[in-house]
Amino acid sequence: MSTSVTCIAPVNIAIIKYWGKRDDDLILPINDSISVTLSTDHLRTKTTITAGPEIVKSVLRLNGVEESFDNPRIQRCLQEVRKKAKASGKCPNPAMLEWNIHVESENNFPTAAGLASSAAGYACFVYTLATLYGIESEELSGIARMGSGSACRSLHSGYVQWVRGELADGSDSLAVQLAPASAWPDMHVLILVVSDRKKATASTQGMATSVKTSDLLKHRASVCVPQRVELVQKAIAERDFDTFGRIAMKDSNQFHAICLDTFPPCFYMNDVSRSIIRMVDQINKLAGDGAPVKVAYSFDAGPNACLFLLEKDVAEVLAIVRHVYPCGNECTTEEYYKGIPNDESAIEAVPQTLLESFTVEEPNMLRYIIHTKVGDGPKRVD
Ligand SMILES: Nc1ncnc2c1ncn2[C@@H]1O[C@H](COP(=O)(O)OP(=O)(O)OP(=O)(O)O)[C@@H](O)[C@H]1O
Ligand SMILES: C[C@@](O)(CCOP(=O)(O)OP(=O)(O)O)CC(=O)O
Repeated sequence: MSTSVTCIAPVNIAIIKYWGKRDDDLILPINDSISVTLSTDHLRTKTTITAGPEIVKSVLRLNGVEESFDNPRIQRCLQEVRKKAKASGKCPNPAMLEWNIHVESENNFPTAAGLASSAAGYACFVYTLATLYGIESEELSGIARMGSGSACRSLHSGYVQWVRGELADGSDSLAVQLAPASAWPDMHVLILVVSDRKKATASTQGMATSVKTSDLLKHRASVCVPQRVELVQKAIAERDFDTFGRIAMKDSNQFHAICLDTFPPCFYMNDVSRSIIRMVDQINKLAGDGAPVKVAYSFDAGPNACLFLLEKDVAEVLAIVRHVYPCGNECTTEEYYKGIPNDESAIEAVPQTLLESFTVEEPNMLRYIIHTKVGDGPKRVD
């Protein structure tokens, strides 16, 4: 008799980026990283795993297409969850640990486009499997890490740190929650989707070349990241958006500088990404040089921008984004804006004179915008 479990897991966006491994096999990072878990109301992976004695072959389907079940990262996570389930003695039916499984996984956002699909995907795989085997309350971040480094952070809600750890076996390289989503309720996130195409250089490959060839990466890991981690921890604890935003932008820029310092270089941002950086910079200068940051950008390994801002500034920033990046004749509002419904009257109240100080780009530069907030970790939904 087969048994089935369905769970969802969130995407996370790093404020202090993970870029570089000290152990490729165990996926151990060269530096700590800090991320924000995004709400599963708008971006999520949904995975159903069915185990049964009658299933003759294990199968993994991602967005409806069969993928190789022999993928070493999937195999590693499967073995580790089974090992933990055996050791815990909590599995309601230990025979099921030997059964083949069918995995059906779907992302409701672009896959492999620099929006952390591997993070949500592996976190969901590990959490769903653990739920099936009755061990969802055990520490799972060390297992998700072996699927994709950034996945360990998607097992927690809110603000999360992946502590790099010191041990050679990786047992202390785990994700811990710094603060729940509720600790900073007015934090909002706008994702400007520039492209939903698969990126040219996968993160795994890009960071391996960076470790081998970039001198800047060594300086970043040993000097910059330790200082930034302390500052961001404090900024989160004190809800100091100015520090949080400035470091987010500087760390994103430094990560892309490392990509350029890699040989051969990898390019993840494009002209639209750079135009978004200029727009954010102009917004932050509206209140004068040195005024607190209103909006901050962060780019993962792709051209898509993740903007962080406080609730009080959402209408103004959305009005500017809409003005600078008009959608073309064919696009409808439903296609262009996803997520939290907009407060149209507040957006329309933003003065035209302010909007006109920004240069308007060609229509259709952005595919769409997702408005979301900080959110919860994985959960069972069936
Ligand atoms: N739902 C899922 N289940 C299992 N594996 C997934 C899932 N979604 C994505 N993946 C795996 O992750 C790979 C994409 O990872 P990659 O790091 O290249 O991109 P990304 O995670 O979207 O971007 P980044 O991590 O740089 O922000 C996919 O090719 C697939 O192997
Ligand atoms: C730019 C990043 O998103 C890189 C994420 O890399 P992955 O976690 O996808 O890499 P692997 O561990 O090789 O699977 C930064 C971050 O999320 O910290």
